[in-house]
Amino acid sequence: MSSSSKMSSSSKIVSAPTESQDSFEVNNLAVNITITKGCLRYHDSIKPVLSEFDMTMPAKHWTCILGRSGCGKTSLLRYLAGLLDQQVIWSGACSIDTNQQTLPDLSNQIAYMAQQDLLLPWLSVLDNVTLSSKFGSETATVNKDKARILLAKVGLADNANHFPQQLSGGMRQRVALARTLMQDKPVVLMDEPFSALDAVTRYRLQDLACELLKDKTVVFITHEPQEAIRLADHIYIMQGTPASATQLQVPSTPTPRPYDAECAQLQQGIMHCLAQDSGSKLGLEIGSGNWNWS
Ligand SMILES: Nc1ncnc2c1ncn2[C@@H]1O[C@H](COP(=O)(O)OP(=O)(O)OP(=O)(O)O)[C@@H](O)[C@H]1O
Repeated sequence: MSSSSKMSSSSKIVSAPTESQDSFEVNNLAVNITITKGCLRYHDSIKPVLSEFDMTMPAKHWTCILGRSGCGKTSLLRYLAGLLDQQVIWSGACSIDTNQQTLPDLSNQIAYMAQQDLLLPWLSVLDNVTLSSKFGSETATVNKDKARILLAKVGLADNANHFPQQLSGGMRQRVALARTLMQDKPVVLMDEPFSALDAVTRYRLQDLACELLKDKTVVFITHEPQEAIRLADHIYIMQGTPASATQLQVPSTPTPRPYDAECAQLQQGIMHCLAQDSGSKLGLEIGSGNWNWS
């Protein structure tokens, strides 16, 4: 399949939304994405980044991807977002369906939150958040009202008129999260969305994203096993060179998931897979027993 035929976003955080002015219209298209025997190679590389790559990303679920640095996680997300069309050769199947029909092109259905915040420096925080909805059906006033609510939720109510360069890295990441939530797309791709946040803010924004994106197909990358365990309905570890994907069994408890003994066991499993992969990359030998933190 060609890439164009695949799917070709010292402050106080406010609490969860209430029914009235805080409620959002939700784009409810349920999109399933399935990759089968995917192979992705950059034009200027001899070796593929991904090979024999199988992954299922079901609608209304969070699929989390972990893997050592450089294994190809961002490449996968950028491919799904349709951002690599000119740079890679793809083979294999990447099907997108909505339970009723197969969609030829989902480029319009995706919100992508990249590793870099990609905020436009000449626009205010508020204008950055509303930018992607400028051409939507709603009026500018409605969009600005929505954006202000989201900025309050990510703890930036007082920063709406600031410019990106006036914010810390974590604040910028929160603006990027608000912009992603603002887009209300059925598919949300997030590349380490909480990486720059302090522990408490991270925890609260995980909860917020979990709540506001519960009806979406969410694919997110993290280097934090506990974050994956807390938020994911499905976890994949990318391993090897070129990378393939291994799925791990996730507890059936609802997300955000409290940490329990089952989660601890899953964390051991994730660490073992990651250590095995990094170990083989570094020429180390990793035993098959439990992974120890020491
Ligand atoms: N535009 C490009 N052209 C050629 N090779 C690239 C390009 N972008 C990335 N790569 C290579 O593809 C491989 C995977 O990179 P990618 O950014 O997808 O890894 P990653 O798993 O997201 O890493 P990290 O966890 O460090 O963000 C790396 O070897 C990288 O050098």
